Amino acid sequence: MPSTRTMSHSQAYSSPTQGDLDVLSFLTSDSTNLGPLPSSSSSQQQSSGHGGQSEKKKSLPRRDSPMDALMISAVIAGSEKISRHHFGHGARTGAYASCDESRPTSPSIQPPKLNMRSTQAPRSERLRLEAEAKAKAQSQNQATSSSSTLNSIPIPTSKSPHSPLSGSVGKDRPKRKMSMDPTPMSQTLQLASPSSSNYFHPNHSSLSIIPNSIPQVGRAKVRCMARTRIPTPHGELFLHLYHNSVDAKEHLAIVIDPIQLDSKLKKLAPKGRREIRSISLDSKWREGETEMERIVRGAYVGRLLPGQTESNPNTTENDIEMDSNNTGTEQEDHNDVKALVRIHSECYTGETIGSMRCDCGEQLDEALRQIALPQHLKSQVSQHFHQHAHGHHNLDKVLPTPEPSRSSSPSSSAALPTNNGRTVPGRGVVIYLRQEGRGIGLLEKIRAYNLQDLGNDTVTANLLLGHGADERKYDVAAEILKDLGLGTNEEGIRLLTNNPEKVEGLQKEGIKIIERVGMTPRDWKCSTQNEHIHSDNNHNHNQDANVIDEEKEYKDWRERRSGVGLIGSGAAHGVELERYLRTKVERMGHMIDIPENIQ
Ligand SMILES: Nc1nc2c(ncn2[C@@H]2O[C@H](COP(=O)(O)OP(=O)(O)OP(=O)(O)O)[C@@H](O)[C@H]2O)c(=O)[nH]1
Repeated sequence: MPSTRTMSHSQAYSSPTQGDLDVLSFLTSDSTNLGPLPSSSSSQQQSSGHGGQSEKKKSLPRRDSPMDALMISAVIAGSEKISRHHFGHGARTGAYASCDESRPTSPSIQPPKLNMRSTQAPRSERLRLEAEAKAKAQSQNQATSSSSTLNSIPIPTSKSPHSPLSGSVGKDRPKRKMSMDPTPMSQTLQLASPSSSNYFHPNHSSLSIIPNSIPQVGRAKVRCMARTRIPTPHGELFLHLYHNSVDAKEHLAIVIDPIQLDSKLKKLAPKGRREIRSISLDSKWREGETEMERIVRGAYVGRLLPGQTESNPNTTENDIEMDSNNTGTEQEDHNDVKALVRIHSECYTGETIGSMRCDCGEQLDEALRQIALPQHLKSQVSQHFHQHAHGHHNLDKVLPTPEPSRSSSPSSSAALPTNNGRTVPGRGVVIYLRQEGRGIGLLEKIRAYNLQDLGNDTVTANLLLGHGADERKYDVAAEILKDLGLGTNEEGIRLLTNNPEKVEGLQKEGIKIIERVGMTPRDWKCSTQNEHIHSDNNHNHNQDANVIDEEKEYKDWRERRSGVGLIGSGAAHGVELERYLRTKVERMGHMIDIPENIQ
């Protein structure tokens, strides 16, 4: 073989030649079957020149070590430069950097050599620190679980030893620097934003080495950590973020209560209507907390305005007048609509990328839309009758699903003639629980989808993965509702769902449900409308040109609007959605009628 020194660069690093492979095959073949080398040109040259060696090789004992082949092929491959050995690369030019063979070769532009040095503490030292942290955490946890009420749990502050603001190893945290801010605003912000981890969670704070399975004692505790105003296609709402004592998830409450932001709407509401506000957020978190702290966490009244530095009630003259009306000697008007509530479970696929395997995205959108709708308030007499007939906690007694109609109000009360009452602003909340995939998580849901693609329905796929059909719980949702002053004895709720387990789950946690409001998939409503167009078509042959145009226009519109990745968008539809909805009705007992035209 020619010496690599005399070869060009490309030759030196090209693949092995046929001759090389022949030698490799010869050297690694069973010695008992050794015959003449295969007749390639190079091998012929070799056998003519080194016939004696070939004979000698025959007499060598058989060598079975598999390492031989590897070592020889490494020699044939030759240079380190085509090696895929990452250790060598890392040592010379930085980890993995030289996997690119086209890297510059000039020594002047070679990356600096890496000096690797272990900074790991000795194991004994690490174990000692872990044991110390564990003991500290356990004693703290005992102290926490012995306190039974929400108020007895300390509010985190930057000075509190278990606050994440106090730093992970008890050292002083560097102060946030705000170059344009001469005032101590940075400190205010720190006080007002106590935690980026779950305040109630056992792993909260710097003491993270705690056994995972600390049993939950007593009922779930929740605390609203912050709220803010969000403008949406369905109007302005308040997003509340909650921590809880059950899991490390940040559950949300999306409150729609327009009277909090619009004084004109407030005037239209019945007297004494309570605003939907978080008790835990509004409470005093520590002695001497500042207005700015309250503002930053969202514990303000009314609407924030530029330059505002006080957490003040509505300040317009009208508002003041109205407030005095409401809180004076005048009787509160109890004839008000009850808050419409949806307990919604997180669905990344349906809500973010517009999956049409389920109807979760449109349900979230539809729930916000329905809650924001103005409501027809019934007269005192019909309201009294309604509550008397249906205001029981028993699941069998909740109201039947109202007629599906996209344009009408969600409530059965919408069917009342408008002269039998008056229209008042809507109010309610979507509790957004981070219970992805009916509680099994996104990873498992993705796996379940693959099992569904093999022909299993949504329930069977869960079971095949070793999960329950539905692993969700509603204890945290119930506590959030109570924190918002909803579902208690004074203020029962209307629940937007078809799922009987949700109704039962909330009732078990002490939530008073005075009405169940059903949710009809938009596609089913559209199907019904389509069917209507079809039947019209059959009866009016002479109008077919117009009707077909209309139908096509409607179909095009529907196609454009299909997919529900964004709030305010259209309907989910398709064969897979049909299958999912049917399974919910047939196997999970969801209380909704499948329209005849799609059965
Ligand atoms: N495991 C699993 N979860 C799913 C699937 N499709 C949707 N989900 C999840 O199901 C939850 C929504 O539950 P649904 O059963 O659709 O509806 P629901 O909330 O129980 O009932 P409604 O209140 O009537 O809407 C979300 O957490 C979704 O991520 C699926 O195929 N498999």
